[in-house]
Amino acid sequence: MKNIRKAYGALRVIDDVSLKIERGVFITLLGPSGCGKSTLLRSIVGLAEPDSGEILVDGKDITRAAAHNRPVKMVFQDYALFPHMTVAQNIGFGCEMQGMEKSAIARRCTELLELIRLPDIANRYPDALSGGQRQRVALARALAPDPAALLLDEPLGALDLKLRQDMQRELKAIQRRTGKTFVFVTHDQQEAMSMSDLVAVMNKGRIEQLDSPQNIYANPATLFIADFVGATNLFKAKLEMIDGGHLVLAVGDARWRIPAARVTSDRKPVAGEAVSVVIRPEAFDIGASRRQDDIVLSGRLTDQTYLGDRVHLNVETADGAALLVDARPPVAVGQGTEIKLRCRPDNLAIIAG
Ligand SMILES: Nc1ncnc2c1ncn2[C@@H]1O[C@H](COP(=O)(O)OP(=O)(O)OP(=O)(O)O)[C@@H](O)[C@H]1O
Repeated sequence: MKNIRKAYGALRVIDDVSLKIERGVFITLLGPSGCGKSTLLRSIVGLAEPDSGEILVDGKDITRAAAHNRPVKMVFQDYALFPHMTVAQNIGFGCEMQGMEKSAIARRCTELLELIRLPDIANRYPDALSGGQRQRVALARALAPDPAALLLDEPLGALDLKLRQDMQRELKAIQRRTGKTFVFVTHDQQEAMSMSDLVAVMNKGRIEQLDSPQNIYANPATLFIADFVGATNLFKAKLEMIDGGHLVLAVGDARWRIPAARVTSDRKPVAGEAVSVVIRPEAFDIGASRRQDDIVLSGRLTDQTYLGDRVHLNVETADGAALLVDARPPVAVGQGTEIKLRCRPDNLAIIAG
């Protein structure tokens, strides 16, 4: 996609988005409701028309092509299976439209039913299938005509949590087995992180970061991403000086010395500028510092939630900031007690501004 723009009236829904997706990649467009991710997906499949920009598949410009002439297929949340057709007829529909021979369609249908691990349901009608089965049939139907890419708009949104998690694994496995390009849309960051090779985080019609799930989490490029993806402790600081490979930050009365490489925003801050420091809840260790360059905080434990393998702690610092700490049990401190927290300086991220 090159320089895609789309507005509805005064509302800029897609604001100059360019994105290159390599063949065989599982990429997710992630962002809050209304950020434009569905509109971007619908532009690829031909259900929304960009005001300007180009969409190319394998070098061929499809920006203005009719939806049915595009080499991509879409899977929707509500399955959109034809209720009066059997599973086999649903799966074969796209191939029939392409003029494929009957015997070849039957072979393709058997192959796809194997792929979705439902070999025995060819003659059932959609209303005799469970939600998860319908979604798998919808997937098989979209894959049947061998599209260049499969576009999936919140396809698991209607499923309950357990089934949703099963289907996440199933979808990822099907993507691996077929080697197809999957472009997935979700507002659920865990879903995006667990399934994708690449995540494009969208905000207000723009892609703010395109990266691996690991980098999106550990090296957020913007404050919006730090906040939207995962839980975050955010500190406002001032960049006092740059000392060789380190930044010296003034955080209240404390001075934190951080490797310059931990600046994760595209723009690098200059001395005197305000910066934000992101510390993830699991980056803290409990107890007094063992190393001189540790970042040390102290506060009062106000609440703790035991989760089996983890304990979530709420800690209030002397200046009233509420910190989230994700620790391994056992945590041998009682409610209301003063505790010390420490964090390695390379375990945080600095964002300019
Ligand atoms: N046909 C339309 N006419 C007018 N406004 C539209 C139309 N389609 C989408 N919008 C608006 O464009 C913005 C982006 O919509 P879009 O569906 O792309 O967002 P989204 O990120 O997919 O959100 P969600 O997760 O809620 O589906 C929203 O403010 C939406 O109301």
